[in-house]
This record gives sequence, C-alpha cells and structure tokens, in this order.
Amino acid sequence: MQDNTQTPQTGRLIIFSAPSGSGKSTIVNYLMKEHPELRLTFSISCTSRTPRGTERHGVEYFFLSPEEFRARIAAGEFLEYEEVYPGRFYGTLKSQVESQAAAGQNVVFDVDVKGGCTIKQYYGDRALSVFIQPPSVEALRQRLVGRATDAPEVIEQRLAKAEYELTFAPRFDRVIVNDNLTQAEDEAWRLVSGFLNL
Ligand SMILES: Nc1ncnc2c1ncn2[C@@H]1O[C@H](COP(=O)(O)OP(=O)(O)OP(=O)(O)O)[C@@H](O)[C@H]1O
Ligand SMILES: Nc1nc2c(ncn2[C@@H]2O[C@H](COP(=O)(O)O)[C@@H](O)[C@H]2O)c(=O)[nH]1
Repeated sequence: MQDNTQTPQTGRLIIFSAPSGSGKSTIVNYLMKEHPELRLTFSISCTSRTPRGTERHGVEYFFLSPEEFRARIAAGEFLEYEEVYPGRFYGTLKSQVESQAAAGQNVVFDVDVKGGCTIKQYYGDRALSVFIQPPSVEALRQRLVGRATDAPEVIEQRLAKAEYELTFAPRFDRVIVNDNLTQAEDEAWRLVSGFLNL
C-alpha cells in the first residue's frame, strides 16, 4: 500500500497571461465552472485599483489602498507584483498561493505577462504558463468596448500596451489563439488536463 504520509499534497500552478481583453478571465471562469475535475482554485490577487461593476473584495481581488499595497511590498509579502498600468499595482501574495497549493488544489492565475513569467520562473516544472493570443489588436478594442467596464481613456491605456505585451508570447509554455471562444476554451481544457495527467 502506498504510504501517503511521505507524499505531500501539493497542487500545481496554471498561469494565464495576455493583453487586456484577450479573454483570460473568460477562459479561466469556463475552466473553473465547467471542469470541476481539474480541481482549480483561483489565485486572488491584490490590486490598488478600485472595484468595477459587481466585483467584491476577497472574490475577484483584494482591493487595497495604494498605502496598504506599498506596506505589503515593504513587508515582502508578494511572490510577484507589477505596476501594470501607471499608478495601478497588482500582485500575488505568497501566503495565498502556498496555502492553496498545500491543500492539494491546483492554483490558477490570471496575471499580466511579466507576472506570468515571474511565477513560471519561480515554480518551474510545477507550473504551466499559457499565453492567450487575441486575433488582432482591433479585436481587443472591440472586446474592451463591448465589455463596457472601462472608461474610454482606460481602454486606450490598455490598448497602448498590447503590442508590447504580445511580444511576450514566445516566453510561455503554450499559446492559445482566442478567436473562436469555444475552440479556445476546449484547447485550454485539453492543455490543462494533459498537464495534470487527467
Ligand atoms: N473569442 C472571443 N470572441 C469575442 N469576444 C470574446 C472572446 N473571448 C472573450 N470575449 C469577450 O471579450 C471581453 C474581454 O474578455 P475578458 O474579460 O475575459 O478578457 P481579459 O483578458 O480577462 O481582460 P483583462 O485583462 O482586462 O481582465 C469580454 O466581454 C468577453 O466576453
Ligand atoms: N502581475 C500581476 N498582474 C495581475 C495580477 N492580477 C491581475 N493582473 C493583471 O492586471 C491586468 C488588469 O487587470 P484588470 O482586472 O484591471 O482588468 C490583467 O492583465 C490581469 O491579468 C497579479 O497579481 N499580478
């Protein structure tokens, strides 16, 4: 009989990164809702931006004031953090990831391209990094306008960064082109299932 006391229950890490509007959250939500067999748990990040729409503290994000965010940086609490847009900080708490993974859950991340590379480098083969590629920057514009969660100047700020962020694709383990959403979701499911040996 296997001696499970010698086998720590440690989950694996699945990272999704892309320019804003590529469809990361849509794909992550699909995997979490439709595929419970993957045993995914969402890594709730901290952000210094304010909640939008129906977002709640402790669900989509931990919403911190800029001062609280800086204090946590100073205390070394982040596995990684980035100023993704000027004055807007986003970061992953070490304690959050470690407790989720130690509980044997597979932790899924929705983070920007730099944060995705940092987490992959830290966890190595324990992590799968996936880049969600939009069909074009014009498609990103249409999606962000259609999502209707951000002011026009915020959308322009996000689009201005997209070309640069697209250059990060080769640094990821896998790239999924999100043109047809159903196909992209299916591809994400197959990739994650394979990585988890299911
Ligand atoms: N393949 C697709 N075709 C058309 N619309 C899509 C597709 N995939 C996602 N969308 C839509 O595009 C919008 C942006 O998607 P989503 O919020 O998932 O992007 P995101 O990468 O998580 O963005 P952000 O980084 O800003 O959080 C949403 O309204 C979503 O419904
Ligand atoms: N480096 C990190 N990036 C993060 C984290 N959490 C979210 N993000 C990324 O920020 C942008 C904008 O997000 P939004 O919710 O304001 O649309 C997006 O690319 C997210 O993936 C994090 O902990 N670290």
